[in-house]
Amino acid sequence: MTIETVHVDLGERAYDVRIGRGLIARAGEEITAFAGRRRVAILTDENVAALHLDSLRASLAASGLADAPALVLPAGEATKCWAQLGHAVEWLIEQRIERKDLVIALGGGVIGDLAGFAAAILRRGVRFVQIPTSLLAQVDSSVGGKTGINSPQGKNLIGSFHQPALVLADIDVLGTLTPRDFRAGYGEVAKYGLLGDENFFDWLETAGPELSADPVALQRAVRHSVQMKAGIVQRDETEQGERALLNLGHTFGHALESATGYSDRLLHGEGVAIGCTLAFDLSARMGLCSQEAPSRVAAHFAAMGLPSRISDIPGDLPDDETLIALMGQDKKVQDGKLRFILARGIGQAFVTDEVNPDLLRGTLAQSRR
Ligand SMILES: NC(=O)c1ccc[n+]([C@@H]2O[C@H](COP(=O)([O-])OP(=O)(O)OC[C@H]3O[C@@H](n4cnc5c(N)ncnc54)[C@H](O)[C@@H]3O)[C@@H](O)[C@H]2O)c1
Ligand SMILES: O=C(O)C(=O)C[C@@H](O)[C@H](O)[C@H](O)COP(=O)(O)O
Ligand SMILES: [Zn+2]
Repeated sequence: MTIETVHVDLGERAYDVRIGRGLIARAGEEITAFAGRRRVAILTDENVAALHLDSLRASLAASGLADAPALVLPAGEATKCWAQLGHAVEWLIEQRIERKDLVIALGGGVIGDLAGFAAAILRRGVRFVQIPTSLLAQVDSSVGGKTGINSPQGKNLIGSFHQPALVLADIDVLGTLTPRDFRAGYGEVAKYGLLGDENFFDWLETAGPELSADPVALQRAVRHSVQMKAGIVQRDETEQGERALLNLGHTFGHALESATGYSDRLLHGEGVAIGCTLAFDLSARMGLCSQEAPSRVAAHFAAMGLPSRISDIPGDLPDDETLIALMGQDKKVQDGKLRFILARGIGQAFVTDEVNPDLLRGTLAQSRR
């Protein structure tokens, strides 16, 4: 299987996403080919460090980057916080990482978002390389330049746009993910089909259940997702319009993540799966899409072992009015009005602020039962 390249054409911020097997073993070569032997510093988490840090360091050393200090952060969503951001930035300063050096994010979306934001604010901006190790990070978070941390009031409320200089998505490392983390990442893969490509969703309905065991199909799913994201980001880098489609399911999902305290009660990709199902349910209630569409979405998530209902989340949750208030912190809110990504069918998402509050309450109430 060859290494494939998706170019993200953003003018002076353009970069390549390299996708294929064995890319961590080639990372030194890939990085020095585009950046020479600038100094590097690695941010990672404890799970990924135990499995993949040595291979990355060996590869860097073989290309003359033997001095590659690493900061190993706790794993999990709670790491996307002020305290860990401060820790990471001060550590990078102590390592004397200069403006033209490189920060390497080795990990899932949590590490990628935090390291990207640290790189954005360190010395007013240093370059960073994403080496995404979770399915979610390979198909979504490593591409597009959204970086940041959570606040108690809401997801990703503190951050900046800072594009990576290079992305290396090594398909092989997905083999060490837990089944739950693999499935959660799959939530974002399905999102691409739901938001804009019914043929891709059709293919996923067949290929999805076997994806973790089929590297050819897996690489195809990663490449197709990255191509879709790159296309949208190229047309709308800072989410003035079309990019909001990538937020399908997130108004609901982010509120549920906040309500569960950014804990392992609900992983981001699981929240996206529930949120996508709710977005289709709301669309059907509003007469925008067929009644079959939400059932088809929920059936596919069930076949993949993903949750699709609020009642699938373990433990107590706040009431619907509190969830709606949490949605009020969403970054898509304009003039105090919620904006949702809804759909006219599978693959036909659009943005709207015209949502009947009673129908929204109906969607939430039904999903709790
Ligand atoms: N910036 C964006 O555009 C964007 C897009 C989507 C999601 N996100 C963010 O991404 C985060 C979720 O990312 P995630 O699902 O990757 O979570 P994560 O980074 O917490 O990774 C999930 C778990 O998998 C482990 N892990 C990662 N790679 C592994 C590997 N190869 N082998 C074994 N274990 C591995 C991690 O240690 C962690 O325990 C959320 O904070 C979400 O908001 C950002
Ligand atoms: O890249 C984007 O744009 C996305 O919306 C991708 C989402 O999957 C991702 O979770 C993103 O971080 C959400 O963005 P936010 O602006 O709602 O925080
Ligand atoms: Zn997401």
